[in-house]
Amino acid sequence: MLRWMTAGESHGPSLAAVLEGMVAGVRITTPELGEQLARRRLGFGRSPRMGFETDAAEFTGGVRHGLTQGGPISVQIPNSEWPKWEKVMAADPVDPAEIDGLARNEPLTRPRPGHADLPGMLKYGFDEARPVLERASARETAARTALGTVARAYLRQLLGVEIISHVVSIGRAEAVDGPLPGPDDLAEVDESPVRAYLQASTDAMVHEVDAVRKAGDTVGGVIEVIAYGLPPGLGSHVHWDRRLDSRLAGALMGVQAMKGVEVGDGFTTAHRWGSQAHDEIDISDGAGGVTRRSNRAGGLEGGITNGEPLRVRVAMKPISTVPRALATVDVATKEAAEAIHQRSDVCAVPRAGVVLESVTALILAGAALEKFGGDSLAESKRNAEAYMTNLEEWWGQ
Ligand SMILES: Cc1cc2nc3c(=O)[nH]c(=O)nc-3n(C[C@H](O)[C@H](O)[C@H](O)COP(=O)(O)O)c2cc1C
Ligand SMILES: C=C(O[C@@H]1CC(C(=O)O)=C[C@@H](OP(=O)(O)O)[C@H]1O)C(=O)O
Repeated sequence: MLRWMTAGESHGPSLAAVLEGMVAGVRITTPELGEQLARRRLGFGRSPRMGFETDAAEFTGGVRHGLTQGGPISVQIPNSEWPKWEKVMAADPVDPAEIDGLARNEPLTRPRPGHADLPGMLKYGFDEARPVLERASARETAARTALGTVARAYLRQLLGVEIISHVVSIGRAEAVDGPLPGPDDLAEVDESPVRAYLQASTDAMVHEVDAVRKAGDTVGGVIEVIAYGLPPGLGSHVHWDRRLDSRLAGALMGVQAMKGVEVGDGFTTAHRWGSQAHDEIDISDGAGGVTRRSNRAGGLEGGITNGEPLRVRVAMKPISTVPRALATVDVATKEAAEAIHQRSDVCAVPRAGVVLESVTALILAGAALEKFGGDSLAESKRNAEAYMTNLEEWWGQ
């Protein structure tokens, strides 16, 4: 069983994360962690913090000489701003010059609608939002992204799986119609029609984020994650908590600000008649095995992968720290007030994509480990190859 946990606060000394259950022998290096964390910092509409944060992640356990060892893998990501925040959040007031323009440590008593501030204060008995927002903040997603990088490496080395994501919409700006991006289409240098369509979509979205920023507002959107190269047979129909769609939905909704998950054509399918909703099975190409005439199911039937690309869409709500402050109540005075506003993203949809890819990788790696097991990558691989050979024989190839 693959398990993972994270700890740490947004403005604390560092984040920590542990991945337990990964086989030995997966090649993974610190620079690969850095690559994914750098992707998570990019994107139009990001917060100022993403411009200077370095995310100098390092493995502190479970990896030696670039190979997983079979034990729990631990990662640490220090907060480059910690010396400053230690003063901002100190019990005793400090000289403002020492905290370089950051807000003094005044109690945050004006909770933001949409953030965890108020329900968290009520639940845990805090009289201000700081202890809630420190953990609710999506800074934590850096830790999950780091662990997802290990899961991604396992899937790639075991089965050649590639996981990508693209932005479907931001606010009112929808991606223009175009082909589904493939594993190589999101590369930096690529002049394919897919790249052109992504570029056209991006232009409209950049315009939307600009308009939102000028209006002192924030915006959300929809992201699609696609996994290529999955064999049929991951997940199971036999029990609700073994269904891959159920696991994916839970994990993706577990990312801050995600409010909906759609597998394949999801909600659109509910409007279609059955003949237009399913993916007909075709054996006519003579190459052995079968093909599908469409992939409306997004690669999952009965909670099991069917060999088609996995497609999952996730809806992200707008950032709740709205510069044009929303109405709230000051919990100290019990009077009407404007919600706190502090340094924040305007739109985090593009950078959330890599977080969602990473969470998808963790779920898929867990499902692959259940199917192929083993204690080393080599053993997992032998099992996977035997299974694939069996499948070919079953089709009479
Ligand atoms: C990558 C990413 C970046 C985010 N950045 C911010 C931010 O800068 N400011 C903010 O108020 N919320 C931000 N959020 C969203 C909050 O973390 C989220 O709204 C809060 O946890 C409450 O959401 P929930 O209702 O899903 O728990 C971000 C979310 C993600 C995934
Ligand atoms: C720090 C990150 O995202 C943060 C998510 C976040 C929130 O409320 O979720 C609020 C902002 O934090 P800060 O107040 O420190 O600028 C974002 O920058 C990160 O992703 O690394």
